[in-house]
Amino acid sequence: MKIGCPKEVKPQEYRVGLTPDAVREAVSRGHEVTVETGAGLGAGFADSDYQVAGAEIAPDAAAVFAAAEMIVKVKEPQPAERALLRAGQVLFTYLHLAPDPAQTADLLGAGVTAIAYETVTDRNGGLPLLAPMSEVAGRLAPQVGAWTLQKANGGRGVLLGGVPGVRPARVVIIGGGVVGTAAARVAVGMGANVTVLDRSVPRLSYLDDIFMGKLTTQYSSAGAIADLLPTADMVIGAVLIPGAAAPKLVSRAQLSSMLPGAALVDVAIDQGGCFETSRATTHQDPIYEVDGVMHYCVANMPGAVARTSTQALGNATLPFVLALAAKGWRQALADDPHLRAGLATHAGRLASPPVGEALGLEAVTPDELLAS
Ligand SMILES: NC(=O)C1=CN([C@@H]2O[C@H](COP(=O)(O)OP(=O)(O)OC[C@H]3O[C@@H](n4cnc5c(N)ncnc54)[C@H](O)[C@@H]3O)[C@@H](O)[C@H]2O)C=CC1
Ligand SMILES: CC(=O)C(=O)O
Ligand SMILES: [Mg+2]
Repeated sequence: MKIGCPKEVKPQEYRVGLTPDAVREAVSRGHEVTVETGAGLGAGFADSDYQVAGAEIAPDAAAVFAAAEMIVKVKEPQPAERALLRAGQVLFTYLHLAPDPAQTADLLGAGVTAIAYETVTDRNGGLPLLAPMSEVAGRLAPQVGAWTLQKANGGRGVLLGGVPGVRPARVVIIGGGVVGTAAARVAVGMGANVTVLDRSVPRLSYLDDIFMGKLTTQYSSAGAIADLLPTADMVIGAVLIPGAAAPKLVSRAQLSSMLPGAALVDVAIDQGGCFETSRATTHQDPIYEVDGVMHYCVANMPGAVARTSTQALGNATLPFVLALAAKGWRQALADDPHLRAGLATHAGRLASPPVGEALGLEAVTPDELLAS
């Protein structure tokens, strides 16, 4: 198969969809790979690394999209990239369609077969292509929240770990999945006083076991969140209902109950955000203030540590890239229900009921689409 990997164009997005190692694996199986010039530079991979691995280097995105039967990327395609997609082509990348009607319309209009990393599943009920980036974003969340809490950035001037004689910051993490657990690990490590909320009691039990008293777990309810907000220095939003728009768990009215200069870090912003006042920001201009509360809402946090993130994402995507390339999308999805769960659009049809519900569009399940 002809595989294409363009340079990411989202602001300050330095990750790349294929590593030179992944290219080598694909080429050794007889596939042709075209990489846009400079695509890997932000992650520390030169064009020559890709050439040694067997890739062709193309001068621009248009050449990559024109040559490829399958495009492998990181971020959801931006408008200029969407204009280059076509029917019959496979797009394998993060999509986050539920909060993004414009992108959904463009993918349906292009007729492209789009497979979303974030809804591919595994046999343990996990999301194996989201998890590596959630591990990264979760670890980054207390770090960026600590920075947001600094006075010069508009924060309340509280050090996460405190010092002897002065209590540490109170960090509330809503959602104890991959992001929430990684965030808890770092926040606990930095010496903060951490509370994690989740709606899954088994998950809270797991966290209670692994952290052995170093954090508090609490069942997530509107009342529990309302009780914790007035004393929180930092609140990290880390909830997910796979494929769906994030539920709004903190309203604008509740901000007035919070400490002035407290930090809200909304990691769930890529699914629309779990605070009513969240709007996506970029690494260039990551924070803003609403009613005295600082918000950090960068939708591509792992792009900040592009080399680590590219390698972690590449490890997870490679088996799926190779299966899609070897078998074609239809057979690869027929053979693997977990990859099938990633199908989002094909030939102008939406294959994700949660996205259909969020955007008021007709949708079928991936199984139904494949059967038709
Ligand atoms: N901003 C960024 O750069 C990145 C954002 N993310 C996003 O972070 C979010 C979390 O991802 P993961 O941790 O991998 O998901 P996950 O599925 O591992 O965990 C989500 C957790 O949220 C819990 N949850 C659902 N509704 C809840 C509620 N009302 N209250 C409390 N907990 C609730 C679930 O029980 C689950 O334990 C996703 O939206 C994901 O796309 C992930 C990576 C990077
Ligand atoms: C998960 C995601 O959207 C990201 O890593 O940017
Ligand atoms: Mg994102």
